[in-house]
Amino acid sequence: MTVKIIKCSREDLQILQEISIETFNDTFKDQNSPKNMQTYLERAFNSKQLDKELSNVSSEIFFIYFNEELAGYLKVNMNEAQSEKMGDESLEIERIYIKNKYQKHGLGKYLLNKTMEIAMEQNKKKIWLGVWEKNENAIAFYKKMGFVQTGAHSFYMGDEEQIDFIMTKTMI
Ligand SMILES: CC(=O)SCCNC(=O)CCNC(=O)[C@H](O)C(C)(C)COP(=O)(O)OP(=O)(O)OC[C@H]1O[C@@H](n2cnc3c(N)ncnc32)[C@H](O)[C@@H]1OP(=O)(O)O
Repeated sequence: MTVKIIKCSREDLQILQEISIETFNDTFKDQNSPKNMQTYLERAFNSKQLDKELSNVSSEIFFIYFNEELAGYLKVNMNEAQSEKMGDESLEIERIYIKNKYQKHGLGKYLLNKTMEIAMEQNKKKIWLGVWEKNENAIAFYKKMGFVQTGAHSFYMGDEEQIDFIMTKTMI
C-alpha cells in the first residue's frame, strides 16, 4: 500500500468541491433533513467560498491518496482563519474526511500525524477541533488520537442549531 499526502492549490478547487460534498453527504445525510443538508452544502462548498479558503495563507488543505486514488482530505486553520478565537498558539483541524471505502485503513491517523507535524513546525501549543456531539465515530477516533473534550459551541446545519464538542490535544 502507498499513501501520499499532497497540499492543495487553487487549481484543485473542483476536486476539493467534489470530495467535500461526497464525504459530507455520506457522513451526515442519515441524521439530517435533505433541506438542511442542501443549505449547508451550498453555503460551505460553493466555488467562491472554497476559492477563498484555498487562497487564505492561514489555512492549509491536503489530499490523501491511497494507492494513487484520492481517499480523503484535511483542512487546518491557523491564526485568524480559526473558526473560534483560540489565539496564535493554537491550530484548528477544521476537517478530516475520509471516503467511506477507505475508512479504518489508518488514513485518518496519517492526516492527524500530518497535522502534528505542521503544529510542531509552527511551534503551536495546542490542536483543537469542533465535532458534532452525535458524530460518535469521529469522537471515538479523536479520543483514540489523544484529544479530550474541553468545551462546546453552537453550529448551524441549515436552520437547526446543533452542538459541537470542542476537543483539544496539547503538544508536548
Ligand atoms: C473536525 C472534523 O473534521 S469532525 C468530522 C470528522 N470526519 C467525519 O466524521 C467524516 C467521516 N469519518 C471519517 O472520515 C473517518 O472515519 C475518521 C476521520 C473519523 C477516522 O479516520 P479513519 O481513517 O477511519 O481512522 P483510522 O483508521 O486512521 O484510525 C486511527 C485509530 O483510531 C481508531 N478508530 C477509528 N475510528 C474509531 C471508532 N469509531 N471507534 C474507536 N476507535 C476508532 C482506529 O482503531 C485506529 O486505532 P489504532 O491507532 O490503535 O490502530
